[in-house]
Amino acid sequence: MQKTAVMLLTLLLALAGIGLPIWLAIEESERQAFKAESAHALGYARDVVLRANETGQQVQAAVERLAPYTAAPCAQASLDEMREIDLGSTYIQAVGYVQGDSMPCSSILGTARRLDLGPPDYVSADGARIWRAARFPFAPQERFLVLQYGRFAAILHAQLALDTAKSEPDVALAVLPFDFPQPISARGAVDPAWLARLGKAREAVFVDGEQLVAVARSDRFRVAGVAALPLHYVQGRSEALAMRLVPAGLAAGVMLSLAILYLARLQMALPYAVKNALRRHELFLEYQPVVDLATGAWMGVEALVRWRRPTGEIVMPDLFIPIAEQNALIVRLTRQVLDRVCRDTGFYLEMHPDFHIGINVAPADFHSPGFVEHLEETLGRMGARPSNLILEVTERGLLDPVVARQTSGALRRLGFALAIDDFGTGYSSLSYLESLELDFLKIDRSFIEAIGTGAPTSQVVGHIIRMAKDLGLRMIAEGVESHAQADFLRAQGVQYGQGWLFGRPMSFVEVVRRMEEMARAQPLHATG
Ligand SMILES: Nc1nc2c(ncn2[C@@H]2O[C@H](COP(=O)(O)O[C@H]3[C@@H](O)[C@H](n4cnc5c(=O)[nH]c(N)nc54)O[C@@H]3COP(=O)(O)O)[C@@H](O)[C@H]2O)c(=O)[nH]1
Repeated sequence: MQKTAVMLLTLLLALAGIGLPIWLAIEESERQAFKAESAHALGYARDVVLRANETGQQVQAAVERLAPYTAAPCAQASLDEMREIDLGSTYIQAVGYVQGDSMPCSSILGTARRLDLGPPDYVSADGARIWRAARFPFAPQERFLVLQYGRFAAILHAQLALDTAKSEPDVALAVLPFDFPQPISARGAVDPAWLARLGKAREAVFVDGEQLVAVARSDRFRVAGVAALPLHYVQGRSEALAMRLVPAGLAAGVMLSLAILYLARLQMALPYAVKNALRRHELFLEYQPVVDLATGAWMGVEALVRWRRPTGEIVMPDLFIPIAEQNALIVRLTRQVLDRVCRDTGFYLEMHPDFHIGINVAPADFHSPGFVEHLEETLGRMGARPSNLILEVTERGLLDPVVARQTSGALRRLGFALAIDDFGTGYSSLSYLESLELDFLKIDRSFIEAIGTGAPTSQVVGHIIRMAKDLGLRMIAEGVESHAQADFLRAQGVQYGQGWLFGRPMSFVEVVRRMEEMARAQPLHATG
């Protein structure tokens, strides 16, 4: 049932693994399409405002050139100047003198005909009079924009500023004035209310109904250029992008799902692999020295199990001990570890009765019937004494007070030493520990790491040391990596240390070689 649930969960994860990158690809396509079309619309709005600026500037320049003729605005000299302006300008169709609401003379008709303008549509804040759709007899089908500054005016094609985006006729364009609620010129449907969305900004892009709208403010005149693209532009681009991104997302999703399935299979297969490792005797041991902090002598070692897979890969215990514990394999594993310790160290222990081997004992071992007998039998084979072994059990292994008292008592009576491992990471109380028969307390690496760092846990090591002293326990500090830590611990009365400062885990052959080397060096050291 549990396995089915795990398989279902894995399958769901694998499906999510495919779905998630596809969803991300679609989201990304939409995001990129919106960004690109916003830039597209803004490009048109900027173009419109640029043309409006240039037109306005040309009109202002023309009017300034005509200013000297104000006294006789329709005289030949003035008309000649008007014609020159007309011919030399790209945006201006004609210029003329304005009197009231008509033009008595102009570059296009001279004084031959007065052009009637009617009242202007509006007067801007800077005093320009503006006619947005004037009609003239010289081109009756067309509508013209007339801009008057002072006494003279320019006649312009109404659509001139919008002469952009020709290949995209469904793009709406406009020049919107800030002083009048209608466009000066427009192509397609535009809403003058869009100007309000600009606020104090120079440019803005937003969606309004079915349109993507860009507005760009002129820095010369009180107008803004507007471009509005139909939203299907965004959808079209998004679909085109999705055609490229979704297959990539799909490929990534399939890879991710395959990786999830592979890891899940591996995870489900791990208990079998650990079982096989035990059957094929693929476990081996390394030994890390435990050092007397006062003398530097090695008082013993801790046996640490490793798994060499048939591929040669070495697997560390953090990965497979929990699997062995969860799958009722740990008791078998501990027995193999004991057998291995027996083969590796038996010969040495026979000759060195004071040397200690620390062995990790799992909670299940502690509760397993026959555990004590198996230990005795193993020691017998080793030719060693019970005092050669330190059984390291975590606080978790001592949770059941009845079993903990019984087993610890039986082991102590036989002469085994007992250590509480990783101390400080569990919840043992002082009174509970007092009721057990223990020899050593191993201070967890996390508290040693904190020494001298000022971290909140840096104070805890002092409390642990006081507690161990109150209980009459000898202490082994785990994970000592620096001289400063070792000095601190020594000063606090901690007797033993274990850690990379003294030696990494190594083969027992290497342990013996190093011990002999130190023994040889000691007399020299003493005399020198
Ligand atoms: N039930 C069993 N548990 C076992 C057995 N063998 C090991 N273990 C437990 O696995 C955990 C990881 O062990 P390992 O990867 O071997 O790491 C040990 C040391 O290498 C490491 N260490 C020692 N000194 C230092 C140091 O200075 N710095 C540093 N970063 N790491 C260091 O600490 C581990 C020893 O921990 P402990 O046992 O708590 O003393 C670990 O929990 C083992 O207990 C087994 O046979 N059975």
